[in-house]
Amino acid sequence: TRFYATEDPAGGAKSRDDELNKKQETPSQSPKDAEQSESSPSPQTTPKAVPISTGREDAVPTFALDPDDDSDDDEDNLPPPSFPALNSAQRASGPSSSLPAVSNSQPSSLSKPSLMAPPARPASSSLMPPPTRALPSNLRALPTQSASMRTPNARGKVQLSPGHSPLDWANLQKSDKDLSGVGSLIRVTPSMLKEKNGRKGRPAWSSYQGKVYNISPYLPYHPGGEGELRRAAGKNGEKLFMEAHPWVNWENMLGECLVGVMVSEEATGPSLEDMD
Ligand code: HEM
Repeated sequence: TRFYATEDPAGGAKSRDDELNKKQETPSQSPKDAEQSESSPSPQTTPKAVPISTGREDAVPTFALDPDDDSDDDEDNLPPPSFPALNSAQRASGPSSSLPAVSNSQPSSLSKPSLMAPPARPASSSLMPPPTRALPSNLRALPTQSASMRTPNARGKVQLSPGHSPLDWANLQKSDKDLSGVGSLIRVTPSMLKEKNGRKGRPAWSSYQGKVYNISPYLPYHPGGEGELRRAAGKNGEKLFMEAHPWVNWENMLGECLVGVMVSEEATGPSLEDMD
């Protein structure tokens, strides 16, 4: 399909016919004039747009009117039509709805207005603030720096020596070994408990919910380290235990280490088994 720059091709054809007729009527016309009038039906009224060479192949082709250019155009060199029509509603609605317009400006300045502006940066007020470092109330703080420096990971677990895994401890509890060190359950006064602090070759006892346990055999099996466990020696270990791992079942872990029950300082007498 070929398009013509003139809005009325029929008029152009008519004009060409007129020229031909004129040529026949004036045989004395010079060859140059005849050639010009034959291929340029109305050079004064329909200036042609010619492509502008931008040097960039990816650039949108643009055209410019050059009023001084009176060179001859054959049909193959005719520029594309003005679409939408110059007086159309599309063109009137704004530059974005029309094809590249006829212009004599350079491509760089032509193409810029048709580009969308980059999206605006979102307003800072619409952004959520970064999460605070405050701990949720249902979580405990991580171990302190001193604890984590002594232990190889963030949770404070230590590398247990070979043969001291949790499974090894479970097997030891199932064995017939006396892990309590007392033979039978006894009454333990606060002063007795305080003395069994694991120092100077003495056993380490710790109380939990009114019961006293010998924690000495468990020391090398404690995943949190021997030193941490020793902090509970010779006293009530409930608070430290619950701060470290409330999910651990003390009574299951140390069931075979039960020494006896806490009694007041004055309550002395026969062993608990003899009381029945
Ligand atoms: C006395 C009875 C105790 C028992 C039976 C016991 C048992 C355990 C067990 C089973 C774990 C492993 C927990 C897991 O893997 O989730 C553990 C870890 C640990 N325990 Fe104990 N523990 C005792 C006392 C203590 C005390 C008194 C402290 C601190 C003063 C302590 C500090 C830790 C730490 C820091 C860890 C490693 C971190 C963790 O696993 O959360 N434990 N303990």
